[in-house]
Amino acid sequence: MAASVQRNLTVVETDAPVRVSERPKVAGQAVRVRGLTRRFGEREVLKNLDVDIAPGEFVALLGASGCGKSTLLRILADLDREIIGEVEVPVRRAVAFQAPRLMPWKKVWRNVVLGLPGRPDRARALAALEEVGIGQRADVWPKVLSGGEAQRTSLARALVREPDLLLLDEPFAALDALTRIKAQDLVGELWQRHGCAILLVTHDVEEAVLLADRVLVMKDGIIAHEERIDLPRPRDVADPVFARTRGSLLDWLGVRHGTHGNA
Ligand SMILES: Nc1ncnc2c1ncn2[C@@H]1O[C@H](COP(=O)(O)OP(=O)(O)OP(=O)(O)O)[C@@H](O)[C@H]1O
Repeated sequence: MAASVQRNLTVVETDAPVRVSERPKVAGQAVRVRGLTRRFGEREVLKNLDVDIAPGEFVALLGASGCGKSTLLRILADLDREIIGEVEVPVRRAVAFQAPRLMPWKKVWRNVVLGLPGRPDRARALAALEEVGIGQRADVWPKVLSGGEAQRTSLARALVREPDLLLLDEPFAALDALTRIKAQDLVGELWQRHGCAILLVTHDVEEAVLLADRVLVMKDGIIAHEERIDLPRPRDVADPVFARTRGSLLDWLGVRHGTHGNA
């Protein structure tokens, strides 16, 4: 194994799992992944993956259950370092998961600023909660929040960190249809306002086409297909180009009747 640091890029050449300790922000790129492999025992879940995300780019990651989407997201979030390969992500990054993961013994506003250095900053928490439309819920306990409010709190907690990269792991999956549409709209607005790069893991092809600049389709641990979405925003699901794009992605996923994917 040989490991060396060249300028601000961590370079690791190895055939054994290693810990990548330093991941400095590299100007001009929000995410740069090269040759990323992740094994669980004998099983290779990510296979020599290359992924780039530009600053401010919105990328959606689709793929069948178990194909490795969350594994990739966890690595980008620095929650898993047992990897082979190179991973560069911004220092300022934040994650929101399907389950909001709020601390039940802390009021909503305290959950938002939990883990930030210094004294809990109520004004900062309130500003973030206002931004996601639930400023009036700052002083309640998490258990009284609706599912949509809890998810908005989780988004506020991510945004208050002013991330250059926001990692979203199926954040809307547990919401009812109407709440989900509102949450999707909110994420689209927040992304335009904040200008951070986003990687959204989702099972919902329509959601991916509605929100993303680019959609990646993962299959068996590789990126099997990539589709750029050049439609103007806000996007219209009735637009024929929208429908065609959705159809093409469904083909790649192999979930349309009579198709088995092209990968
Ligand atoms: N800590 C772990 N130990 C062993 N196997 C794991 C671990 N984490 C994930 N896996 C396995 O890796 C594979 C990919 O998991 P991952 O959660 O990344 O899939 P996914 O594409 O996000 O699936 P889903 O869409 O269902 O959330 C799965 O087969 C999973 O069982």
